[in-house]
Amino acid sequence: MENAPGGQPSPTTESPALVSRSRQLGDVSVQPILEASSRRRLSWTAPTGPEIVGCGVAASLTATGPSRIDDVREQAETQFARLDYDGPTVGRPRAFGGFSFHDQRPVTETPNGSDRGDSPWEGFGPARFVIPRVQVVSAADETWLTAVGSDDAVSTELDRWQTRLESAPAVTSGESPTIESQERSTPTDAWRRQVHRAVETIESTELQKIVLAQSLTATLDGDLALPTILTRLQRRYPACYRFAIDGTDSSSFFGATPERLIAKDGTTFETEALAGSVPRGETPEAETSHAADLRRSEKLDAEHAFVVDAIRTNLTALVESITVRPQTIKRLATIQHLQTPMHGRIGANTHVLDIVRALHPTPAVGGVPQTQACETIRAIEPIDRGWYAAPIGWFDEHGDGEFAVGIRSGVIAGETVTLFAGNGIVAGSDADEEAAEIDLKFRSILDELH
Ligand SMILES: C=C(O[C@@H]1C=C(C(=O)O)C=C[C@H]1O)C(=O)O
Repeated sequence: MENAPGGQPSPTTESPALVSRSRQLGDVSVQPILEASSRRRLSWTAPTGPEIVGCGVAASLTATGPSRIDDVREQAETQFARLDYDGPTVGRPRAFGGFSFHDQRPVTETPNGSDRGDSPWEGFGPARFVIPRVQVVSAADETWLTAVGSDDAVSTELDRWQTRLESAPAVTSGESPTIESQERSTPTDAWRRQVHRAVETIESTELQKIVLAQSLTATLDGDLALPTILTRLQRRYPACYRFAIDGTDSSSFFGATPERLIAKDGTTFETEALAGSVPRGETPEAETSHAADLRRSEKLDAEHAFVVDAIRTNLTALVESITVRPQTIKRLATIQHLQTPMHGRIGANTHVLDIVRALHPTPAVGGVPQTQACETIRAIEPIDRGWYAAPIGWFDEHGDGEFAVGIRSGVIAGETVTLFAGNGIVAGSDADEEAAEIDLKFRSILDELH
């Protein structure tokens, strides 16, 4: 570093403002990170790994409006350029966060523009990512602790967290509160009117599909700790992305989503269409019979095809090749879905956020055509979607990363949990059948709360 007149080192633009170092750990418990209250915790586990937890804020990236995805990408480039990382790829620093579903309305306002004082989305914002101060990545039998901070603080931080993690008890699924009351955002009559209005719009305009959602607020008789809910979701949904990210000191968005939006690693990517639902059924015979209905139904096939087509069309200009694999069925605890995996090759310089921008919202959570569907959702839905059904995930310095669609999810704030669920509406949809599917989707998380 150069010395300024007077002998003081002068900051130069080249000098890294942040350093990041990693250390390999043995078998440790991540409980202290998940219990780091008011430290902006995050947890991310993909079905095929890795398992990542973090806390603290080394750098924060926020943006608003229609260019929010590009703005986050630009801010990240500046932050990663300032960051000097010395360590293995597995432990590299990453930016974690998410976007709101809509790019236009601030997430704390209601459809008519008035303030929603009780919004669970306070603190989340239209786009918010953090590069955490402390990150623990467990992948393929290796665990790496990474700290990000100023040069003189990082090794102390590594020592401190290594001691804490090595001496902590294993993550446990603690006390079970019971659900005292439940309140739906959308009573049956209002839901029927919404679906009716959506179907009418589909019959009389260009709109072909729209996903309408509801929220359900559950009041518990005690706190539900984040490690507890994450442990339960891990047991029940090993084939889903389990995630949690703090919005404020006292609220977290969490869930177990079956839906991958995009995973990009170097020159390869993976994505999928997931849409079209039937119940799982109470017996093996019922499950098989529902699955047969799922494969036979022209309506569900059309709902699903919208998603496959939109993903393929929207990726064409960005990717070098795309392969659409045969359709399968994804079976979850309460529900089963049509799933079409897709993968392909992509330029190494294409950022995962470019793909997120091209895909979100797919017709699995928005509709067809996209813009009209989003406008109709804002006009019809009485809830603030916030980050529900929106991209949530991480990316690194090279633009690699992974994003899931934030469904089967909710916000937990003390004893209040607000869950979200939606369903695709097409011509001929029946409001009561759609409501039954939404109930199954609520249940996927509700059943794990108590
Ligand atoms: C919108 C949700 O799920 C989406 C809608 C589906 C459908 O309409 O069949 C199925 C899976 C998801 O793509 C949700 O879970 O809230």
